[in-house]
Amino acid sequence: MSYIEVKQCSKIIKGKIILDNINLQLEKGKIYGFVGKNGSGKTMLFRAICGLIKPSQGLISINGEVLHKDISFPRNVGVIIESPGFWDELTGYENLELLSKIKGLIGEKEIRHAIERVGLKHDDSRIYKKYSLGMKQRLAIAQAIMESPDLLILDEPTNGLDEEGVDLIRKIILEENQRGSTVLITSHNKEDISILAEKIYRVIDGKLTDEVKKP
Ligand SMILES: Nc1ncnc2c1ncn2[C@@H]1O[C@H](COP(=O)(O)OP(=O)(O)OP(=O)(O)O)[C@@H](O)[C@H]1O
Repeated sequence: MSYIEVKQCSKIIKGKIILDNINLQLEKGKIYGFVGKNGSGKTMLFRAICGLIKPSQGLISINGEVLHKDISFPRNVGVIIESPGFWDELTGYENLELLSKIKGLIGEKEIRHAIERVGLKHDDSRIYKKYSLGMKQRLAIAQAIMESPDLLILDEPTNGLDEEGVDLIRKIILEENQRGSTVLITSHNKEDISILAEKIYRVIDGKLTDEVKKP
């Protein structure tokens, strides 16, 4: 049994086929890259795997548990998909602290560590609204990794980062993978995918097409 199984999955919104009969089997502990043009369906596929949208047809299971049946969301998942729901008037630390209370798995030490790991300061008094784009992205990554997830679903995690930030985030993704996390990543940065992913899939018009082998 694969860790993640997507079986004959389609998503149709207002008569438009967004995901078209996707079949996918992913193993635990690997890094998978997903590439494709704007609007091809990468984010929708990630949303479906996170349980954020329900496929119109087909099934998705994570570790043998079927989404929308056995579980609503994958257990112990860290996610970056588009703009995260941070609070504008809270600091970075306060944002993560509030979000950590949903599960109650971690405390001050882990939150501080996650913030420092992405190159931010845990005691920065600036509120989120005042963060730069790159700082916001770093905070999103800190939030995704802070609970040491088994599964990391990262949609464009290096978006808006400077060169040093890109290198740092790639290093963190590799460290998380070495810790045991399975990683699914999209990026328009070819280097991100070629450096990080062990296996690459291409999404074209909602179809998962031929697997592009790493050179
Ligand atoms: N909420 C929505 N309602 C209807 N259609 C949507 C919605 N969100 C996205 N779509 C459509 O779904 C298709 C796939 O979009 P998706 O965001 O998955 O693409 P993507 O591959 O992630 O693109 P990008 O590289 O630009 O991030 C697009 O045609 C888009 O217009």
